Amino acid sequence: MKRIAYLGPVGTVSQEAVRYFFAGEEHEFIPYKLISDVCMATVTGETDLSVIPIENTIDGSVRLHMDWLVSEEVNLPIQAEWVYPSIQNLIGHRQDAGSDSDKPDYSGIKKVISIDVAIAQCRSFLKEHLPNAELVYVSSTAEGVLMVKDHPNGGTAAIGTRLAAEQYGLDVLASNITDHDNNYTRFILIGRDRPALKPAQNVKTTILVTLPEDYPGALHQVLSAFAWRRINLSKIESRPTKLRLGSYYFYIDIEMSMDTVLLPSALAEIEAIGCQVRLMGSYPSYSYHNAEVQ
Ligand SMILES: O=C(O)C(=O)C[C@]1(C(=O)O)C=C[C@@H](O)C=C1
Repeated sequence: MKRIAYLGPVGTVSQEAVRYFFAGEEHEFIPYKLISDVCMATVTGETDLSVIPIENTIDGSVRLHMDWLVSEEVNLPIQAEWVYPSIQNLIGHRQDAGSDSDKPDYSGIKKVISIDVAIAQCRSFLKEHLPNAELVYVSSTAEGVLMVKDHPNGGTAAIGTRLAAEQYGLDVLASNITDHDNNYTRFILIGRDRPALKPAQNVKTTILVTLPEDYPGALHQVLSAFAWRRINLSKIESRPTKLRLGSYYFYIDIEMSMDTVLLPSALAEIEAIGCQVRLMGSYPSYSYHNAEVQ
């Protein structure tokens, strides 16, 4: 049995995702308020593993979470990744009981609370139905739902999961309000040791590359080290090192295991031209299978 940290409180998409990933297994799932707390729980040994939402179909990389993942303080290897749908709903206190209209009335809602990532996923719905509502940003979807629970006047709603609505005894005022139906989030599991996992469809390796200064064409050389070996990259993204303005590292996802001849030799070649390479992990990658959801 493992202790697994996730972004809480109870009712987040992270909680749904971790339940899905470890379905049928006996673990202790522990909610933490902030993603920094989620990461640090495993650093300090309070938990064995931490779950981090890292990328979303609509809003792209969750930059704050990525920055924690790569921070020197955290420095824990990626042990697995999986994909899970982010289904967002408008949650609040139903006010229109007794009205004969079929059309939902959101006019009483003056404030919408959620995490920035979820608000970004529901822009079209908000623009169409709640253009004047004040947007209030909190640290998770369920945190917003919990706040709405304390505002029974109906003027405040949250964007969050059905699980949170049930958990906190609120109504789903509008379901599935994301801009696109295929809204998925990529979650990663970090920790010192890999737990027993089911066989995966794919294996991935993630590295961080910092280019040498004053080396024109260095990025081209990095990419060609992969290209001529026909190694597929599924993501490349630059992020500031935070050390100086204009200094970046590249976060690269590679569709190959480190247990091969080709990939270690590509990384050695990249290091030979003066790049710094940090291995973030070589790990099983799971796609989403609807049938497995519990
Ligand atoms: O707030 C939550 O419910 C979370 O689990 C976090 C998070 C994220 O930050 O990416 C996870 C997935 C959803 O897309 C929205 C929010």
